[in-house]
Amino acid sequence: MITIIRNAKVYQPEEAGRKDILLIDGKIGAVAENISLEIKNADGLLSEIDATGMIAVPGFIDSHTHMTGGGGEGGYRTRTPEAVLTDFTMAGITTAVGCLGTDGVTRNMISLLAKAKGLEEEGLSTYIYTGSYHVPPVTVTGEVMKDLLIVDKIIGIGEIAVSDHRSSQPTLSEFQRLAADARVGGMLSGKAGILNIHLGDGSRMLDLILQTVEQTEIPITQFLPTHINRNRELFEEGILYAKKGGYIDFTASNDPVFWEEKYGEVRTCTGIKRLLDENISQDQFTISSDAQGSLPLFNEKMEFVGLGVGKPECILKEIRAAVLEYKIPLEVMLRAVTVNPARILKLTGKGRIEAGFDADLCLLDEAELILDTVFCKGKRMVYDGHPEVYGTFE
Ligand SMILES: CC(C)C[C@H](NC(=O)C[C@H](N)C(=O)O)C(=O)O
Ligand SMILES: [Zn+2]
Ligand SMILES: [Zn+2]
Repeated sequence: MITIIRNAKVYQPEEAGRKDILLIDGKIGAVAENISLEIKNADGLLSEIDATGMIAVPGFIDSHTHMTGGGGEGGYRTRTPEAVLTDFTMAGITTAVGCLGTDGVTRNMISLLAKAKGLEEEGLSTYIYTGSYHVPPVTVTGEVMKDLLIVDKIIGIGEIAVSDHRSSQPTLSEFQRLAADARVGGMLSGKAGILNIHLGDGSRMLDLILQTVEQTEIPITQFLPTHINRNRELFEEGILYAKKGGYIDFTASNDPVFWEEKYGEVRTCTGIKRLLDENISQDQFTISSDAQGSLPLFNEKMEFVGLGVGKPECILKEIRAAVLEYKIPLEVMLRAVTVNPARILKLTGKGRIEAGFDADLCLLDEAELILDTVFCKGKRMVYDGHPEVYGTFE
């Protein structure tokens, strides 16, 4: 199938004006004005979309999702459900990275890998981290480096929990060994070998990463700490950390006002505005959804009092609020879910609307940023705001 998208205002993520976009063989063939194509006796092969009044943006890369389900902090009934295909595509997400969390026992690497492969069969691009909260990490092969070398979808380790009453309380040397294995495993396999680090509410915050960077030769860019905005003290540390050249990942929220007011979270928009005020580079932060992860609440005595579930659409909601309410440039928000995760996680061919890249893109109405169309590797998954492709059991 060959598709020409006509007259869209293109954000590559940088703004490129009104262009046509040619999609061919799952790739972006060209981004240019007035593309014309002469195809002989191949009727039904070419489709055209009039994107007047719409913007085209690269498909979102969600660098932290519990696609096979997570949770469990309140006992068996709180194990959260797995994601289905349209959870992602209807949120503009065309690439999802899966991880395990608190529960690395009833959830395991084989089921996570199978889930990622299932979503890939249905049209999404997927990758996974090996491990869970726990150190030593659960793996597929028994070893982190071997996982990176022989399981194509494994791009790093995560989400490793630190500064959290639910973490395995890793020692500095355990943490340093993990970072070393991820880094070298990544080198040998040509992958990022990133460590996606879960930051809890504990007072030790980013200490294990900072001590590792100070005491070893491992660069700060080996780490992608997430939930940086979960409370104000941590976010302030996150700013100092970013000033040292580190990457930080915001967890978008489905009810940002509630979490900001009731639990002192720093709303993603608020945080990004602050980073811009602090002149922190737009290349250093990402936004992820924690989709299907549990959002548990604990009281002062650390007793479980309830939980929500992360939802992928929180990313697009935050982008919309950023542009329409916080007056943050669309390109800044797009970088956080396209070229930044693509570069940090070494996802080649992802994250840009540019010839040669995978044909992962979204069309949104220009005024309200409402999602209209989503392509995954050239396959139209959402059209006119409705799924055209459903997950197998949807
Ligand atoms: C950032 C906060 C709000 C949510 C965060 N979620 C996870 O880490 C995933 C969850 N534990 C799971 O295993 O499914 C948390 O629990 O602290
Ligand atoms: Zn987490
Ligand atoms: Zn998580």
